[in-house]
Amino acid sequence: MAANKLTKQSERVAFAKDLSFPKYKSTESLSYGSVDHTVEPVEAHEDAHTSFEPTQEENKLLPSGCSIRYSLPLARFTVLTTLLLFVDCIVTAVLWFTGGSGEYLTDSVINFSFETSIFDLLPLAIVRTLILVSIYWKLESTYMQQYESPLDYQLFLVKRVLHASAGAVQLVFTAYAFIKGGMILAAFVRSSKSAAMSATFYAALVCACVFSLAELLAYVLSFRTYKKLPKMRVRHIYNAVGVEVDVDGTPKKREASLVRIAVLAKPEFPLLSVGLFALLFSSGSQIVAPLFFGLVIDAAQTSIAKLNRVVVIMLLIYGVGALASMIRAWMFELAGQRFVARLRKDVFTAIIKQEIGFFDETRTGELTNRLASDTQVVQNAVTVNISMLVRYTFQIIGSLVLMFLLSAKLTAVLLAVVPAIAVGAVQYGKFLKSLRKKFQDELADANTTAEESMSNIRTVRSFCGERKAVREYGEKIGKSFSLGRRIAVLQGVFQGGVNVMAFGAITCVLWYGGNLLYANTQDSSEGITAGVLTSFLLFTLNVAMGFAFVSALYGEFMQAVGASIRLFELLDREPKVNNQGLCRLEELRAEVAFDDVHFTYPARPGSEVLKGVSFKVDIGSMVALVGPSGGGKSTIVSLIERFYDTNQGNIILGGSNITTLDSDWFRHKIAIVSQEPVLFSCSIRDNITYGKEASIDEVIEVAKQANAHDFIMSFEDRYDTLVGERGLRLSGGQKQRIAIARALIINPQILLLDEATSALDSESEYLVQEAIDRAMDGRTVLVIAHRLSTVKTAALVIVIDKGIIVEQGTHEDLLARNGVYRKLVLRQLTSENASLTSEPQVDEDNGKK
Ligand SMILES: Nc1ncnc2c1ncn2[C@@H]1O[C@H](COP(=O)(O)OP(=O)(O)OP(=O)(O)O)[C@@H](O)[C@H]1O
Repeated sequence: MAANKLTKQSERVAFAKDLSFPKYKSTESLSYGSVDHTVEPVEAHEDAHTSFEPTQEENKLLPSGCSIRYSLPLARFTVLTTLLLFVDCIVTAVLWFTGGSGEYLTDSVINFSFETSIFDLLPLAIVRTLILVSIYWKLESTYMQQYESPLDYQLFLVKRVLHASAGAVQLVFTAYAFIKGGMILAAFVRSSKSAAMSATFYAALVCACVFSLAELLAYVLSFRTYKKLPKMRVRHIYNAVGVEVDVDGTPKKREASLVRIAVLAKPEFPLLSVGLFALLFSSGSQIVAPLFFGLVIDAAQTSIAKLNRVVVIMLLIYGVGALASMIRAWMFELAGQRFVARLRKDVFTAIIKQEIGFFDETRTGELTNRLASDTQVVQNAVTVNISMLVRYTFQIIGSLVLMFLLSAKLTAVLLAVVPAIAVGAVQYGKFLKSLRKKFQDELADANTTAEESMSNIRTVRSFCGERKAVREYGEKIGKSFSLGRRIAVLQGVFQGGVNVMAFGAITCVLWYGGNLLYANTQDSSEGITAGVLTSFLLFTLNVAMGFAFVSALYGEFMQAVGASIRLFELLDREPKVNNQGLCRLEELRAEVAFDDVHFTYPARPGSEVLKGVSFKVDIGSMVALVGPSGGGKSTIVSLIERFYDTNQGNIILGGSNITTLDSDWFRHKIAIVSQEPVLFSCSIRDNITYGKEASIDEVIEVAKQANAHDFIMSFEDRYDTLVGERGLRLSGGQKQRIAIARALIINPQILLLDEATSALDSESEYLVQEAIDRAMDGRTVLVIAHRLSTVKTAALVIVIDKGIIVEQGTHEDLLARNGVYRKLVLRQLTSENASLTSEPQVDEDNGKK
C-alpha cells in the first residue's frame, strides 16, 4: 500500500517536471498534423520554451481578423519511423519469398523449425509494425493534446503507458531476432548440413537484426523527439478570408519549390524534351553494357562466331549511345543558357520596377549577387541536375529491372541498404539547404563591401583606407569561408557514408553471388553462371554509382530551392509605389501644390522628415526652397517625382492628385538636375539622350543651350566620347552641363533644380549658371537654392527647417522679417563659402549629407 502510494507520488513529481510546455488556450481542440485548428496564444508558462511562442510584438502586430493555425512538418519522427517499419516488412517479405522454390517455402512453414526457417520473421515483422505504428501515432497525438492541456494528468499517464508498451514490444522483438540469429549461427557452426538454410534466408536474418537495432534506436530517440514536437510546429496566419498572410497582413509569398522552378522553365520544355529523348538512348546504351560484358564472357566459352556477333551488336549500341549523348549535352546546355538569360532579365525587371524605398533598404551587392549567382544555381537545377537526375534514375531503375531478371534473390539483398541511404540523403539535403542560404547571404555581404570600396576607390585612396577595406572584406569572406568549411565537412561525411553503404552492398552481393556461383558449379541447373555474376556486379556498380549521384543531386536541388527562395522573393514583390497604369491627361498644367504633406522614409520609420508641408508653385513661376541642411528640401523634390508616397496629405500636380496619375507619363514632363549629377558609363551622346531618343542635331542644340557643345567638340571623339563609370572622366562642371542638356532634351514643363554647392572655378560656375538660367526660362521651376542671386529672382521663397515651413514670401518680404531667412542671407553675405542652406550648428543626427 505504502509502496503504491510512493509510486503515485513519484509519478506526480515526474508529471510536474513534465510540465515544460508553454500554455496555449485552445478555442478548438488540437492543432497539428494535416488538420489545422485555431488557437489563441495566451501568457506563457514560467518554464516555457519560447522559441515558437509568438512574441509580444508579433501579437501586437497581428492584423485584426487574423487567426493563427499550426501544422506539423511531414518529415517528422512518426512519419519516418512508420516508413522504416514498412520498409523492414517489405524487405523481409521479398527475401522470404525469393528464398527458394515453392516446395521449400511451404516446407519452411509446415515443418517450421526455429533453426532452419525464417518464416516466423515475416509475421513477426508485420505484427511488430502494426503495433508500433499504432503506438507511435497515438503517442504523437497524446503529446500534442498534453501540450494543449498541460495539466491533464490522464494524458501524462497515457503517454507513459504508450512509451512503456513501445519499449517492451521493441525489446522483445529485437531480442527474438538476435536470439534466433545466434542459435542459427551456432547450428551452422555445429553442422552446416543439419542447419542448412537458403543463403537468402541468412540475408533476411541479418536484415532483421539490423532493422531491429535501427528501430530500437528510433525508440530511444522517441522521448527527445516527441518532447521537441511542439517546437517543430509551423505557424500559419490566415486573414479573415482564409488567405495565408505574413505577420504584417500581406499575402504570403508563394513558397519556392522545385515545381515552381520547373514552371519557370516551361519555355525550355521543347528543348529539354529533345534532350530527354536523346538521354533515354544514351543511358539505355550504358545500362545494357554490363549485360554485354557478361554475354561476351559466356560467349567466349562457347564459340568465336557467337563472340563476334555479340561484340558487333555491342559496338552498334555504343555508336547510337554516343550520338545520343552529343544531342543530350547540346540540348541541355542550350536550354540552360536560354533559361538563365530569361531568368536574369525577369529578375532584373522585378528589381528595377521596385520603389526607391526598396533600394534605400537593400544593398546593391546583394541584388547583383542574386542576379549573378542565384540564377546560376537555379539554372543548374533545371538543366544539368535534371539531366543527371533522369539519367541516374533511369540507370538505377533499368539496372534493377535487368538485375531482377538475372537474379531476384541477389537484387533483394542489394535493396536492403537503400532505405538507409534515402533517410540520410533527406537529412543531408535539409541541412545543406539552410547552410547554403546562410553562405550565400554572407557572400552577398562580402561582395557589397568589395563593390562599395571599388566604386569609391578615390575616397578609399585619399583616406589610405586600402588596409581597412581589405580587412573588412577579409572578415566577411572569413565568415562565408567558415560556413563553406562546414559545407565541405558535411559533403565529405555524406559522400563517405554513401560510399561505405555502396561498398557494403557490393561486398554482400559478392559473397552471396559467390555462393550461387558455387552452387552452379556443383549443379548447372542451380545458381548462376560466371557471366551472370559479372553482369550483376557491374549492374551493382551502376546502381551504387547512380545512388551516389542522385543523393548528391538532392543536395544540389536543395541549394537551388534556397537560391530560388531569394529569387522568387524578388519576382513576387509588388512595388509599394505603383508606377504605371492610372490616368494620363491630355496636357499637364505645370503647377505643383503640397497640401499638409507628412512624410517618413521607409528606411527610417522612426523619424518624420516632413511635418505638414503646404505650398504652391504656379505655372511658369520660379519657387526657391532654402533652409538649413537636413531640413527636407531634397525630400520635397523626391516626392514631386513620386519616388515615395506621402504618409499623409496630398501632392497635386496640374490639378490632379499625383497618386492618380500615370508616373511614367508625368515623369516625362518633369526633369531633375541634381547637385552631383550621375552619368552612365557610355558616350556623351547616349547620356544626353537617356530620357528620349533624339537626332544628333537635337543633341547638339541642347548641348549648346547647356554650354556643353564647345568642350564636347574639344574631345577627340566628340559626342562619342566615353564618360567613364558615373562620369568619372569629366570635371564637375562638365558633368553638370551634360546633366542640364539631358534634362533639356525632354523639353520638360517642370524643372526641379538642386543648385551645386560644390566649388566650381568661376569660369565653370558662370557657364553652369548661364545654362541653368537659360533652362529655367519659360518653365515652372522649383529650385533648391544656394545662391542669393537665384533667390532674389524667385517669385516665392520657402524656408524649410526640420520638416516644417517656417517662413515663406518674396526675398524682400522675408528680409524685412527678422527670421531664419534673414540670418541665412546675412551669413552668406559675411562668409564667402557659406550657402543659403548651410547653418553653423547642423543637427548631427538629422543631417544626412
Ligand atoms: N533615403 C533616405 N532614407 C532615410 N532618410 C533619409 C533619406 N534621404 C534623406 N533622409 C533624411 O531626411 C532628412 C531630410 O533630408 P533632405 O535630403 O531632404 O534634406 P535637405 O534639406 O535636402 O538637406 P541638404 O540641404 O543638406 O541637401 C535628413 O534627416 C536625412 O537624413
